Amino acid sequence: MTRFICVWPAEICKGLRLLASHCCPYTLLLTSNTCYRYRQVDFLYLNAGIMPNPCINLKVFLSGLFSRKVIHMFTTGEGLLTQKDQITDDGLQEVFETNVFGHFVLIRAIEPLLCHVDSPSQLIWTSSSNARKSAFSLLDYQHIQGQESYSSSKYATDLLSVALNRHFNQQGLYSSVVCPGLVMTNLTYGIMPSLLWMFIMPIMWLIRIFTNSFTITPYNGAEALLWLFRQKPELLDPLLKYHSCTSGLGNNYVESRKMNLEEESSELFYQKLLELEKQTLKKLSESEEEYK
Ligand SMILES: NC(=O)C1=CN([C@@H]2O[C@H](COP(=O)(O)OP(=O)(O)OC[C@H]3O[C@@H](n4cnc5c(N)ncnc54)[C@H](OP(=O)(O)O)[C@@H]3O)[C@@H](O)[C@H]2O)C=CC1
Ligand SMILES: CC(C)CCC[C@@H](C)[C@H]1CC[C@H]2C3=CC[C@H]4[C@H](C)C(=O)CC[C@]4(C)[C@H]3CC[C@]12C
Repeated sequence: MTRFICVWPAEICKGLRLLASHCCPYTLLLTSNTCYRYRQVDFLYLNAGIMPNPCINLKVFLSGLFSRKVIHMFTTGEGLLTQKDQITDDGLQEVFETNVFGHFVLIRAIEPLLCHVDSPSQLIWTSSSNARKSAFSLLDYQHIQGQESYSSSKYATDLLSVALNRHFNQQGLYSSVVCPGLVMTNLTYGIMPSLLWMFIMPIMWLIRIFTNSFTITPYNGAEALLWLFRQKPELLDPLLKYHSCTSGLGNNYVESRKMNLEEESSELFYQKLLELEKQTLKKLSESEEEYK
């Protein structure tokens, strides 16, 4: 059976030029005009994400290397990276808009295609083990003030997924979050040049013996995404994150880990997103009026 995924028009906001990459082979990409010809979107992989201008904190890296938290450091990259964010034409923080808000507006826009009580649909978010509660604040959910916008946006993703489950499960829509592990992609080549990654690759194979999160290839990283495709969404725990793992011998498997979040915070964040969506759409229609 063909599965449908939508690409929403870029004009709504920059973060909505979604999903064109890394889709499973049976994905059909649709434009907004053709979207409503179809009755249902079965799976929506919310994968687009950025980490602009990453900078490694060498001091944290070196002290982490000789501490008991070294495995945790390699698994999550906690505190190792800072980013420089910027404001988009929509007046929002770029990382928040791309990694979280753009996806949210898309889901809201195609809600009727996602909500079918008789046959459930699945939202599958590419989150990260880099998501960190202390990097996120409900008072600064766009992360205007800090320098860890990526960690913050991934924590926001986790909160949003939990809230979506609470609001939409009864209407046949289920949401899950995944961490693909450390994968060599344009995102990681932005952290260090590809030549340097190539140079340290033997060390990474070695580290893989101690941590299962160095999946390294997109094929390995997609394990949890594929695993979720085969699950009955009604049976999944909304508070779990599904991690793609690769063993020292190169075998792939999926591990689920409980997320460090409270349901009340997820609800408060959801309400804030609804408010922001209202404001953004109002602004857009006002500027459209001005053009006419
Ligand atoms: N690589 C890793 O180690 C990890 C990655 N992740 C997550 O995996 C996801 C995929 O990242 P990855 O493949 O590694 O990185 P890439 O940079 O290779 O891919 C990012 C993708 O997001 C798309 N994208 C970026 N900005 C926008 C935008 N404004 N609108 C629409 N699409 C956009 C890009 O499209 P285009 O090419 O057209 O610009 C690209 O296809 C991200 O959410 C990332 O946070 C999570 C954990 C680890
Ligand atoms: C000897 C080497 C392996 C030294 C590399 C040091 C750092 C550059 C990297 C160590 C751990 C890496 C990361 C871990 C988690 C990733 C996370 C899941 C994600 O979503 C984005 C990328 C990571 C933060 C990644 C980034 C590079 C490291 C910090």
